[in-house]
Amino acid sequence: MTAVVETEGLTKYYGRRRGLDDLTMEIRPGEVFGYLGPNGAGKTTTIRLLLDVIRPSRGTLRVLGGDPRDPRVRARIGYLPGELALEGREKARDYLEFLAGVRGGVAPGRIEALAERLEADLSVRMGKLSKGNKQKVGLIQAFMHDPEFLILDEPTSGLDPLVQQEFLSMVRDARAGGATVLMSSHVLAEVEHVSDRVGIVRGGRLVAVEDVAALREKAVRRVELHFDAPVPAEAFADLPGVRDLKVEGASVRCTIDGRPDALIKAAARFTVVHMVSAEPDLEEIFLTYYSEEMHHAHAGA
Ligand SMILES: Nc1ncnc2c1ncn2[C@@H]1O[C@H](COP(=O)(O)OP(=O)(O)OP(=O)(O)O)[C@@H](O)[C@H]1O
Repeated sequence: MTAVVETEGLTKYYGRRRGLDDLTMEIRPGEVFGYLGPNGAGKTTTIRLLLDVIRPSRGTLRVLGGDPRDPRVRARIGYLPGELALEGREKARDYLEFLAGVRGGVAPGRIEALAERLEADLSVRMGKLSKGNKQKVGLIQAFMHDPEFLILDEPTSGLDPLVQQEFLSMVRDARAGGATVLMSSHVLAEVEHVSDRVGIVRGGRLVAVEDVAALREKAVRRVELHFDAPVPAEAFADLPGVRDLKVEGASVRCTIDGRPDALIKAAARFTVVHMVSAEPDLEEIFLTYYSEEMHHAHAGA
């Protein structure tokens, strides 16, 4: 299948200032790709290049198998900009209906359904929308024509946690319907539960692309097991992936590196009354991993 995004050596200078440097990446059909990086990393620059808002200084890119300059490519994309300029006396609903008329492909009732999901008040004039409501209107216009490819720049900014959850479920629904999603964020925690892969960009360079499921499997997590009677320490000795083992009476504490399978099978021989397993902190692994990568890169240089 053709990649939804394919870039090679994509580079953008703003005058002498580097916005993006030699980006080679691929976004696969049907995946949710989390695009992560701190302020000024080059996320928005990448997104603007994909949408032909700006043109590359160097390098090539293809979007949905075509040239981003082709308006037919643009029509198949839903885009949420990082900074929304929604102003004026027009009501949000009228604005969205106007856009729907221009773009076409918006199913009847779709705008209202999305507004209900996000709890957006569309009777408010655009100039009077709160930051959160502006973001909701931005999301509605990005999703309303059920595009093949959603490009969302900092989609969760300004949304309260419940609305964020609803937004993530909209992303999952879009993926289930066959769409591909690129979403940028400063923090992994905002995208890890919905992303299939994440790419990290820093100082205009893509420093890594990781599979989220593989990352989670690699993660170290702490586990506690409590039994109805004391258990023998030998039953838990030398299990693959189990470290820092402490067996005390009816409790077992350890950390697991990778799959918990061996530990679970060992525990299953006794009566487990309680189990605690902390969610791995992917942000932490990431930071550890990438500070090491950076270290090696510097050492190599
Ligand atoms: N129009 C512009 N003119 C000059 N420099 C720019 C322009 N747009 C971006 N830059 C610079 O390019 C670099 C990348 O910026 P970009 O906006 O792509 O980062 P970002 O990852 O989207 O950051 P943020 O999270 O702050 O939006 C930064 O150093 C920025 O200052």
